[in-house]
Amino acid sequence: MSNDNFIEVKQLEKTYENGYQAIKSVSFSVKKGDLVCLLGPSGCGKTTTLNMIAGLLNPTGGDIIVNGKSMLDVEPKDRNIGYVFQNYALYPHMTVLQNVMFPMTVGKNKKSKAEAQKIAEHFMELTHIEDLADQKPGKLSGGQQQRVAIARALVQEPQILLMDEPLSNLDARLRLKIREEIRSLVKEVGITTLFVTHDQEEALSIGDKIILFHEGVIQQDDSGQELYLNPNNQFVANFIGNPVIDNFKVRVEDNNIIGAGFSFSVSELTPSRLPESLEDGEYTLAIRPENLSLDEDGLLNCVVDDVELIGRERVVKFTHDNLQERALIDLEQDVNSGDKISLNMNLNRAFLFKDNGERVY
Ligand SMILES: Nc1ncnc2c1ncn2[C@@H]1O[C@H](COP(=O)(O)OP(=O)(O)OP(=O)(O)O)[C@@H](O)[C@H]1O
Repeated sequence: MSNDNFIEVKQLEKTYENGYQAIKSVSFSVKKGDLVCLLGPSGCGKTTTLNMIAGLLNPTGGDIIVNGKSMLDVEPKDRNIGYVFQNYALYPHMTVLQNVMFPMTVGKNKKSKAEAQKIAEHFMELTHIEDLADQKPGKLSGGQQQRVAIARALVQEPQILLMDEPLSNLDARLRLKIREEIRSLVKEVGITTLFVTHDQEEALSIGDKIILFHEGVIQQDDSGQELYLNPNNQFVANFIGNPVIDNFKVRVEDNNIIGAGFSFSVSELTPSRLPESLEDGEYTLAIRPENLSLDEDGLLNCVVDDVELIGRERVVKFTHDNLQERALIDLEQDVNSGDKISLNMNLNRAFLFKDNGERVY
């Protein structure tokens, strides 16, 4: 085992009793001390994967190896894993201090009361809840309750921390604050962490890397930047990015790329990114909104439907070929609803996908 594959998930599969295959041969590894996000839409298999790592679900195929040892025959309680759930799962009749101390008062890792309290107080300080020690969970805000759940998961000094949508019950502002706190906390403690989320922005902001799932299959396992700039397929390109990527239906014919109301030669694409031969046929030309720019003599002529201000930029929305598309335009450039505009495409930053989602450019 090297530190590069502290956790190794190998050809993991899960078919539920009703015959539904939720996980289809999933393999990935996690470096020691990394915070890795499992990202994907609802139902893609994130929680199923996490639960198999925790030992709450048995895989129907494959292996989970932690620190060089297969976990398949290891009882959940012996896996030395901390688990933080979306709904906190705190004991309502216990105080914050008692909740955090609880894992050290039962089982084979039972500690003396004085020692348990000392450890609990250390983690309560790290999670900024030391002043809430005597409160009951029902009196706390969502953010405070989640901090208690995190402190409680950390007191046993687990080798892995699993977090399943830990921020989804919090309001938008608190989510931003607590996700930063979680990242600095897990880095300070140095614990290897798997963090499940369906929110790409959350994953991009905190993950050392992101494993993007769709229908029980890993679509890409990479840094956030690679997912954004170099997506493996159309699903990844569409899932990552806000505003979402623009998709234009095109046809490749005789070395020309022809869309609704625009066309250009294949030679305008970056040769090193093209396959040896680009077959004629139907494709999607995908381009991120920041790679469209106003240009008097641009490729695309359209009428602005709506303009939305986001910070220093404007999202200019327009309809093209019956699809809503977007361009991200500098605030200084005056564009308003109803304006006729012409846009150029930075084709070096565009992608071409086949109908099956496979990327060819
Ligand atoms: N016990 C079960 N029996 C049958 N199918 C199940 C069972 N549990 C989950 N599934 C299905 O397996 C798929 C993956 O579920 P899972 O909870 O892992 O998804 P997820 O990515 O975590 O989604 P969410 O974010 O909605 O929790 C879903 O289609 C779900 O309906």
